[in-house]
Amino acid sequence: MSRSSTQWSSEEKPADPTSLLLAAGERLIAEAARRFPIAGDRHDRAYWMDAMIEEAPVGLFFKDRDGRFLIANKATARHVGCGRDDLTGLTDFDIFPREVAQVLRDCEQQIIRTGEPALDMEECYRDVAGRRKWVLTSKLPMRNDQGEIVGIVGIARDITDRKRQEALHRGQAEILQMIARGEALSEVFPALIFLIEDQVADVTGSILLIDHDRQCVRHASAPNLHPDYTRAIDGAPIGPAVGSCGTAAYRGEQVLVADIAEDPLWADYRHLVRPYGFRACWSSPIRSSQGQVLGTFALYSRTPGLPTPACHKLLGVATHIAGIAIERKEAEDRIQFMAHHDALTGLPNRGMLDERIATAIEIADDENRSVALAFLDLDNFKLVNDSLGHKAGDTLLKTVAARMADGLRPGDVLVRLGGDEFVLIVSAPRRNAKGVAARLEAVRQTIAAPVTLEGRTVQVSCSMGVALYPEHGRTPTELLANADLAMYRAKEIGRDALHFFSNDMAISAHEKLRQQEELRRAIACDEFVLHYQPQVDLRTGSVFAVEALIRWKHPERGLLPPGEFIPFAEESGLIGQIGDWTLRAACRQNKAWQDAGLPRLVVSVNVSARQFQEIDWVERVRSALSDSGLDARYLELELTESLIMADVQQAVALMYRLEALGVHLAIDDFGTGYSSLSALKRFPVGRLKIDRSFVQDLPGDADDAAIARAVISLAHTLQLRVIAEGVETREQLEFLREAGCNEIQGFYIGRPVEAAAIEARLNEMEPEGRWPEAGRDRSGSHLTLQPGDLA
Ligand SMILES: Nc1nc2c(ncn2[C@@H]2O[C@@H]3COP(=O)(O)O[C@H]4[C@@H](O)[C@H](n5cnc6c(=O)[nH]c(N)nc65)O[C@@H]4COP(=O)(O)O[C@H]3[C@H]2O)c(=O)[nH]1
Repeated sequence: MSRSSTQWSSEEKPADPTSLLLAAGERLIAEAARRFPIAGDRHDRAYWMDAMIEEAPVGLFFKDRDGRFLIANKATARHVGCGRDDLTGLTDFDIFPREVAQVLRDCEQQIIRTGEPALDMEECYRDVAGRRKWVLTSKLPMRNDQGEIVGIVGIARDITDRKRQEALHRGQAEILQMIARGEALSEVFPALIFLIEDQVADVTGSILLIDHDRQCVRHASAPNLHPDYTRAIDGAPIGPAVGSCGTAAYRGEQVLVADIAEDPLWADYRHLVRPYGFRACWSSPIRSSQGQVLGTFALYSRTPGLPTPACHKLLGVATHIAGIAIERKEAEDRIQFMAHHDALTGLPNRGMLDERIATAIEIADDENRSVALAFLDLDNFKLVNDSLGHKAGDTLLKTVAARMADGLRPGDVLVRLGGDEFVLIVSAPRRNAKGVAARLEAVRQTIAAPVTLEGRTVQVSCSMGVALYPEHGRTPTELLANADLAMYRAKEIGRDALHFFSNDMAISAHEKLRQQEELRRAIACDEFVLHYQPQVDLRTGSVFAVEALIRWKHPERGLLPPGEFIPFAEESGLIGQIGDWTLRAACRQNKAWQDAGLPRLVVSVNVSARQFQEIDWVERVRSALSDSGLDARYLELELTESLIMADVQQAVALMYRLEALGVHLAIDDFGTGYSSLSALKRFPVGRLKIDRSFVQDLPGDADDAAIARAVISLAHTLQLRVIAEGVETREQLEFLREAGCNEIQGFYIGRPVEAAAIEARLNEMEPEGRWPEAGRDRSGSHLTLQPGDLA
């Protein structure tokens, strides 16, 4: 009995237990006398008192001042559990270990010294069988007639069951908290087993889990079973006669083996358990909330027999908690997997990439090897997606991913970055780029094998960029960026290729970054300006429109033509902002000209493919018009053939929405793309622009002449107007006029000039709208402009 486990009740002091006991005794005697009239000599107070004390369910005892039991009833002997019914004459030193007895003695001596009772102490000790016992004890001083303390009277109640229940509830709560905190099963399971073992004497717990293939059980936790035994049963099959656990997992029901030595279920396994002395094994299946068997919880006992009802109940508690823990872990694993893997292909995703590269680098350092990082992108994946649908696109990605994964060697990693981009990390001997190239070429070949999608056989190639560790980069970020650059180079040189990174790529990448910064600054500092080039109606000679052409007033390099920055702006995505600026500036300028009373013209604005793909593009046009106050019919948008053909369906839909705003649409650079006639019919465009490349060699080049005539005739068949750009000579103009071309634009009429210059010319325009000098030949019948007349 330890002092430290003694808890003194605090505020409320119960009525003196001794007087309560005596009063109860009096009542018992009176009641007994009333019910059983007994002969006078036995109807004696002392006899009934003895009987009552002896049979009372609580421990009652009286000790002298030296701590010697003078009276101790049966219950006291049971609590103490020393195997003797009569404790008379013994002291605690005869019963308990010395240190326990000393604590008890100290407490009693204090009562004798002070005369103060010690009430409701919770005392914990182990009985002679080693079982833990809890008793609630009160001890009071016993006085003689003179009021002198002659000993101690004690009352003790066994509260072991209550304490066990409390410990069980506390333990359960703690384990559930561990589960909620996401602690590993290797922590949760032993805690659960200890909790159950603490509740039942002479049992040893074990948890086995069903393997992934559901064919066998795997050792999960058994902190008090011998490791040799757990090793021996690890991987035991699930079957109709595989000890208690394999059978419980097989049947999906509890298997209680009372005697391992006799039970046929243990025929093949009893030799394994014999050395450890276990005789009984009670196993319960652990189930998921859906009822699936996840494993078993078993209790081994060295005593043959079946579990007590309390132990049975505990098995239920244990399997329930184990089930929660396993399910929670599985859910967490699933979440982890989903967070780090791509749902479509099951491959690790971008989130895992840096870590995987870093690991590959570490291993390469240890083994003095190299790492090849291949960035790959399927060629024309978008085409498959657009033409055969997203389902086919998904199937293609899954097929390609599976083919690549099949070819992986131990230590290789394949990651899907998203879309049709993958990264392959492979280990390679140092300075063996050839070997790496051969391996990666083989991967490219597997990707290129035919795939059947929606009943059609498709072959996709891929572009691959490779960076090697350590020569092309020492960190995951560097390697990735360089492999990416190399991949872009592979695309640039015609796709379906493998390209290794080289340092000149990095230089151009840095250059690009610098240019991007410069362009950003240009947008912020408003360094752009629009020049306008007139467009003339060949029949009337009047200027009816101007094309807005952007220039960059570069602080150091002077006025830059669009060819020097528009392609880069497209590539970097900055074209969106630049295009908005152009659109707004052109609308504003045209409105300003109109407000100044100048002849009403259409302003024609170039639209880039990236701009056109922006989801709110139509809205942006609407807001440019409404903010400037320009009527939509004075705005024309020039779309290129290739822009439209990239996604015809979407382009046509957008064109109709733009047409609904009231703006004009034209196809720029006509003849350079691949517009099919049938598609052209569906476009709500007003005119076609013959590309400058077909005009420059007119009229001498027979092919160009034929093309120009064909375009003009085609346009007229479709009831479209045709404008030829790049007209520089009178011969070109004459040819086009003869061929029936409606309008022209070119240096012959006028170069692109600043708004003020256009304004001046417009002011000079003749009442019928003719451009000064233009359309007025010296004989007055047709155009006789000289090159540069207007520039
Ligand atoms: N040799 C010769 N050239 C002539 C003649 N007449 C016009 N040009 C040039 O031809 C280009 C016509 O514009 P484009 O085909 O739309 O081709 C434009 C257009 O595609 C693009 N661009 C210009 N401004 C913008 C803009 O604001 N946004 C977008 N997205 N692209 C623009 O840049 C291209 C080049 O523009 P610029 O350098 O201004 O070049 C202009 C113009 O100066 C001629 O008689 N002879």
